[in-house]
Amino acid sequence: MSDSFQPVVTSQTHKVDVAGYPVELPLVAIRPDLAISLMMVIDLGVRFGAHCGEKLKEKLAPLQPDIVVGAATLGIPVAIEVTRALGLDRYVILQKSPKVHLGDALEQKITSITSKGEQRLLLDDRAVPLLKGRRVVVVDDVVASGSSLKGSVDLVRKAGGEVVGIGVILTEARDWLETLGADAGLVKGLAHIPQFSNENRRWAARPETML
Ligand SMILES: Nc1ncnc2[nH]cnc12
Repeated sequence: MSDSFQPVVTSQTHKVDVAGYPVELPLVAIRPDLAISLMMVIDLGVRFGAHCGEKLKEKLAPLQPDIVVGAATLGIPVAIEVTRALGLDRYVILQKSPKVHLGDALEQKITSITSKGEQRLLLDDRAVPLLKGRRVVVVDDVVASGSSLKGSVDLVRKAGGEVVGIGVILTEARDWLETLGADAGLVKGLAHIPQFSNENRRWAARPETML
């Protein structure tokens, strides 16, 4: 994101059917020529969270995962809901900043279209035994650039886990297909959102960002 441009919440919205649950997302301009339909999963209520957990479970359970991994911040509610729906207990959260309780951590650099600058993901080395030799599904709220999910997948593999699937509520545009490469085939999403460009003062879906 450029430092000089402040994101602007527009008056337009984008409707999307998330596996049978309709939501209307605000369009937010993140650059003068680019808007995204922003899904803040933590603002959509517990019914939506539970619905997504259940629908992702239907897609991920056949992969017979042992454990779920999610990246801070908005991957956390998704990891909890998917873990609960799968009937599992433990899950592993990858943090973005060092926490007092973290031991030594494995680290991976990432970038994000909704946050400034470079970030990193940290895996507490005490969580490694939960992943080593295990069948792991990695989850997140939205995959857009793919950077955060790629970082998560790489960290799980560093820890010796086998990534058997990737679950997201929304896929957005197409950049993630290139970032994830062969791992893009592991992605199970509940719905797709395009990105928008400004045409005659209206934001319109860019055809190249449809799936
Ligand atoms: N549309 C979106 N909503 C929420 N988080 C996002 N991260 C990237 N794209 C996003």
